Amino acid sequence: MPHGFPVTAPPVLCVTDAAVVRDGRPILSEVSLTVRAGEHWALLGANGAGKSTLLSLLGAVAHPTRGTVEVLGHRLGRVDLRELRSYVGHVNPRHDPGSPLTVRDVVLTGLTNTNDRVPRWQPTPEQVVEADRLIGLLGLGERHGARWPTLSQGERGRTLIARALMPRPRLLLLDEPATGLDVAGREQLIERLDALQDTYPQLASVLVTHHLEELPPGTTHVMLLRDGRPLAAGPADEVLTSDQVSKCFDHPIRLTRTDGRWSVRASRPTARPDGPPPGR
Ligand SMILES: Nc1ncnc2c1ncn2[C@@H]1O[C@H](COP(=O)(O)OP(=O)(O)OP(=O)(O)O)[C@@H](O)[C@H]1O
Repeated sequence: MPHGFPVTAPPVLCVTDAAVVRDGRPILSEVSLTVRAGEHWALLGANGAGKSTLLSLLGAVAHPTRGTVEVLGHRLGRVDLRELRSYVGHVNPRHDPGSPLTVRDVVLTGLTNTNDRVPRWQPTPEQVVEADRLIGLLGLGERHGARWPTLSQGERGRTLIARALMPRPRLLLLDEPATGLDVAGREQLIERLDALQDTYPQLASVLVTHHLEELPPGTTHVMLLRDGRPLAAGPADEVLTSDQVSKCFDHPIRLTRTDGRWSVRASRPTARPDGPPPGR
């Protein structure tokens, strides 16, 4: 566990045997998951595996068809989802502020949980100071006055993380945060995500991706999803093996970890020294 958290750290998310059916089709089945304070989970799986659907349950955006989902100790179905959502930092890369807000204004909309500024709502001076602190934390200090349409994809992503942190959530959900980023943007994002662990040791996070290269080194736990079912879930080093990742993506994959980062290659059959080359 990072930062010396005991395994009994309070659960932030608790999913028990959840299923989601849409249009009569099972999208998720038999999903059980407990995420505790200080844990950093990754949800990995091929296109269509059900990652975003699971994230929508964790973010109190949708209800399970069967089973139970508890978010921050509240069971979905028994609480007002809108109110619960305001305590979860949800980073959606498709977020659109609606008008050309500055970085600072976008971050402040995290307090009203709206895309655009709320008419007549004014932040307190303390809230503006906090927004600027988060903007600095995400490496955007010099861009606080830049307007949304002028931001690079990477700057937008980091602005949205600062926005999500504004209401001091206990849970941060990140849906494919590195989509569309170039190498520098991706590396800056990963660096900032890892730095959050030191600043917010109690914060739990769940990050969705298809790409193992995008996992921050501080990822503590992983769930592999395949066809809407968990294939494996637990501590990252136990779950992320070449064998399990190959099963998850239905392709022979060789997984390596260097300096805390994972990378994958399609594995090729090795040539026999005394025989014909493979594939002949
Ligand atoms: N509202 C819906 N109605 C019907 N089918 C849906 C609905 N939402 C999702 N699906 C289907 O459920 C499956 C899982 O979708 P989901 O978006 O959760 O997968 P994903 O792992 O996030 O995929 P990707 O990596 O491509 O984003 C897909 O086959 C998708 O078409």
